[in-house]
Amino acid sequence: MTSRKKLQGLVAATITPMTPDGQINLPVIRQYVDYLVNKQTVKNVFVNGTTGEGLSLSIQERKQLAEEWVCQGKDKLDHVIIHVGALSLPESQELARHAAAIGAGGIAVIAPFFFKPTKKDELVSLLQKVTSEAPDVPFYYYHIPSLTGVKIRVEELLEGIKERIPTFQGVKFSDTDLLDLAQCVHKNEAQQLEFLYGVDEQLLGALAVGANGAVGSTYNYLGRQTNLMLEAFAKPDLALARKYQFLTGEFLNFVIKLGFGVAQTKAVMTFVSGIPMGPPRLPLLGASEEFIAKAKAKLDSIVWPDGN
Ligand SMILES: CC(=O)N[C@@H]([C@@H](O)[C@H](O)[C@H](O)CO)[C@@H](O)CC(=O)C(=O)O
Repeated sequence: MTSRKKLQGLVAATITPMTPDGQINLPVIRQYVDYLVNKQTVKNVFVNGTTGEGLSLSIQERKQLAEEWVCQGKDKLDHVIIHVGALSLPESQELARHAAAIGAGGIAVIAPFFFKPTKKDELVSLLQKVTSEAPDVPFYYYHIPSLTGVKIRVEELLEGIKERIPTFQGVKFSDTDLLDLAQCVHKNEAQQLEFLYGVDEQLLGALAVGANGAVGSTYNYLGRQTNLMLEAFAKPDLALARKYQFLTGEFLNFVIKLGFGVAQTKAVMTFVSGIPMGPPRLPLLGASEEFIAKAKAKLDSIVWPDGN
């Protein structure tokens, strides 16, 4: 593996832009990259994950999106991580080979969630088969038990994983179990692993136990404010950091009560950025006009500590 800039800070879990008739909308990605970098100060992306509806896309669509993000991100983004997890091992391997061939900065793999691994060994064996198809590409395990139902603790998974998967680089940790995250950090201090937290509304707690950064949907449209939170935390100015977390939490708390998921994220990103994200793919249904009006009013009402 060639030497690389450490992945830290914010990573936008990219939305997959779609046309009104539900096709992936590749031409929008160039503008999307510029928006993330210039308006949200976010220079890393995680493509084809949950927010990107990766598991609802065809293999061909996933490859096209991966290529477009790598191409448009060249010289603008620091890291383009491609999620290559799938229910079928050969498909996942094909996506891993493809990510390596196009020069992705990293790959991530979710646990299969139909036939679920119940033991660490089953999961590591699968991850090993996928990652060996991209032997020079840093690999992140994508832990999101609320969606996969795979509850193998990451602390346990990490024991000995580097011996079996030399490309293992870290974890995209999308779970509220901060004890598990803290033990991962604590037990792996000697290794240069990266722990990227994925529950945006409680990122500050994860930073306190040692997360290096975060992957999330809200960094598409609240990246600037969350980066100010990271700066305040690093200073440290915890009172200011808390203020940012409270305010992003106020917005998320509000929309979660209305019903918030990928479809609503697409709508919020559309009205904040002005870039058309289009509808979600079935079985998801688009956000209602009522949701959009309420979410917009809420976001507009928030006064951020920097006055913007
Ligand atoms: C369940 C879910 O979608 N979680 C999001 C969060 O960013 C989430 O949208 C946010 O914390 C608001 O609840 C991310 O962890 C998902 C993610 O990073 C991805 O798109 O792969």
